[in-house]
Amino acid sequence: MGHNVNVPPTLTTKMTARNVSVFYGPKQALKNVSIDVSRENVTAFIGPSGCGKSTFLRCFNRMNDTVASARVEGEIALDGHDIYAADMDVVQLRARVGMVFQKPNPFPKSIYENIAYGPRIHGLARSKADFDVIVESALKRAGLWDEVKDRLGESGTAMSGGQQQRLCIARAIAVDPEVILMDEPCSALDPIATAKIEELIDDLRGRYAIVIVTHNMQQAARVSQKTAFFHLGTMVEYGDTSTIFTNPVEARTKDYITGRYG
Ligand SMILES: Nc1ncnc2c1ncn2[C@@H]1O[C@H](COP(=O)(O)OP(=O)(O)OP(=O)(O)O)[C@@H](O)[C@H]1O
Repeated sequence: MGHNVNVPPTLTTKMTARNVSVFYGPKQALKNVSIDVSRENVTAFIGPSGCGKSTFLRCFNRMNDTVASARVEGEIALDGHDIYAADMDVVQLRARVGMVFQKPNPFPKSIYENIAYGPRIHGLARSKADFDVIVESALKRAGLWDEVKDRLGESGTAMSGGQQQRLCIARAIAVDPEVILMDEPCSALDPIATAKIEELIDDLRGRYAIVIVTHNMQQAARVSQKTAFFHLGTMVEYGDTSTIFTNPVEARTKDYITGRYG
């Protein structure tokens, strides 16, 4: 453990990472990264391909547990509690810290069932009426209700890519998460669908802590208030998005945002 493990979280801190390193077998993909993720902001992780953005994101809900060769060192806490502690229920953790992936991955089930599935396994509802309320409110929050309210029985996989991604966001929302992790959520979408997801992220800001990995610097500038720039497995700089994009401290950040590499 590093020297700054006991930094007290500020009032708005939702998750903290302290001296986090990740190895895939002998290869170190992430080196000693520390960050605070706040409740009310969208935080963007940017940097060139292979710099460790996704690897770091996946530490926040222990998604790296699913990779046999991966080993995580350091500490990650949610509301001050170590999520790697032996008594942490990983299924519960992934409901509290939801994830949206690069490629929309709805279940091959109805739109309704895509949303109802999580609340059912987590025991959040019993009656049909309760499920109806959850499904409607999650779809409304994800900006999808008006488009799908008359075809809730149709398959989630029959929708457009952008609708599928909003369905996946609605599915994450349905279990009432505190944090939503998004790993390049627009990379498979066209510009119009991308704009809708960006609007949605802005609508969700404040209700959930949101962390988004993106290749697209304009997207980071549009949707986030905090930005972390990664390079070769290290976090080079972290700060207000406006500062990172207009007046970064580090030369490597400046070179990246001005397009000199990446
Ligand atoms: N499952 C894995 N097994 C072995 N190495 C991996 C695995 N996943 C990622 N890596 C390696 O770890 C490093 C960081 O990868 P990661 O996917 O986190 O980067 P990234 O910044 O998200 O890149 P991209 O933008 O291309 O997705 C890379 O060198 C990558 O090859």
